[in-house]
Amino acid sequence: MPQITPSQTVPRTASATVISAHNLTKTYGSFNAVDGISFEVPAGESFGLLGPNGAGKSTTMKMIGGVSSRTSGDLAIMGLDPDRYGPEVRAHLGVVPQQDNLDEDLRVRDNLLAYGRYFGLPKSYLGPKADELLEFAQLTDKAKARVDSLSGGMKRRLTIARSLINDPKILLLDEPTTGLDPQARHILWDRLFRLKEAGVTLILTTHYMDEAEQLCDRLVVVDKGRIMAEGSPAALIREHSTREVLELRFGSERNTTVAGELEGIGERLETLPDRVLIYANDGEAALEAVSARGLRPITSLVRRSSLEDVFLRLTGRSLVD
Ligand SMILES: Nc1ncnc2c1ncn2[C@@H]1O[C@H](COP(=O)(O)OP(=O)(O)OP(=O)(O)O)[C@@H](O)[C@H]1O
Repeated sequence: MPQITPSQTVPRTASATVISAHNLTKTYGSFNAVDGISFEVPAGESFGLLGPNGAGKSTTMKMIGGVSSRTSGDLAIMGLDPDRYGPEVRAHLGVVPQQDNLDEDLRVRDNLLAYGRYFGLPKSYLGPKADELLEFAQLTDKAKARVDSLSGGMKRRLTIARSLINDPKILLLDEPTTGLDPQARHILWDRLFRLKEAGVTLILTTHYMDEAEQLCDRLVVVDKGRIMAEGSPAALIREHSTREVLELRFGSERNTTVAGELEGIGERLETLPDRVLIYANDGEAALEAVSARGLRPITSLVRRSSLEDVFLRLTGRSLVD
């Protein structure tokens, strides 16, 4: 990781493609976990793979990281095929796996040193680098702590610090905040913003729509190994949803039977087991129309459209089942 201070941030330029995937496929037996996906990521971009469990996100990350070979298609990381040039590709990458795999027997700082030695980095570099990374991860006061005494958020930050030991140009983050509480997530997002500012290309998977909206310049929505849509969060929402959504809860039985009585209100209606969604550019006006028909939901909420709505529109399913 470069020193993260404002004076040293690297300006982002429209520059070279650092990851290029074309028809990328991974098959287990007769099952296509990744089914012919194509995308390109320019240097400095924060690029996301958004999809539910089992969509093929981790499998894609493992192929990019050179730890799982592809079945077919083309893949280049910094112009190199990870299946042929694994060590060279990995030298450019920092990897934050879905599950923290820190060495619980070592203290916090020693985890960084041990990982750096694995990369063959010299002692003279590693000491100062470990201190810089601890500061970056807000773990300086935990340098001598045992890993098993850290909170989930701290462990995640240590894993990120560790992934930066070799100053990677590209950081792969597989579900970086799954299982963290909201405060820990926000601290982590802040660290990722700083890396982005410093010019690191971020590739992340998530099934959290808010994480995708916050962190990604651009993303692909994936489902069952395929790309359903691609674009910036704002563009995807504009293209696939209305400005606002009216969420109504009528009670479990009624939710599924009320649709006919709501017909014509808003642009589109989705019926879910626990609620009815009315897609409308003016949610309040839609709510007034509901009341005018004498319908009395138990709760009503007007909110802006999100990537969750995009996913629902594209797949007919909810992101978080
Ligand atoms: N080694 C494997 N052998 C067989 N099937 C696998 C293997 N690894 C993954 N799969 C299957 O491939 C599909 C995609 O898995 P993957 O882990 O890439 O999904 P994901 O989008 O990352 O979801 P999650 O968030 O649950 O990790 C799943 O159906 C999974 O069961």
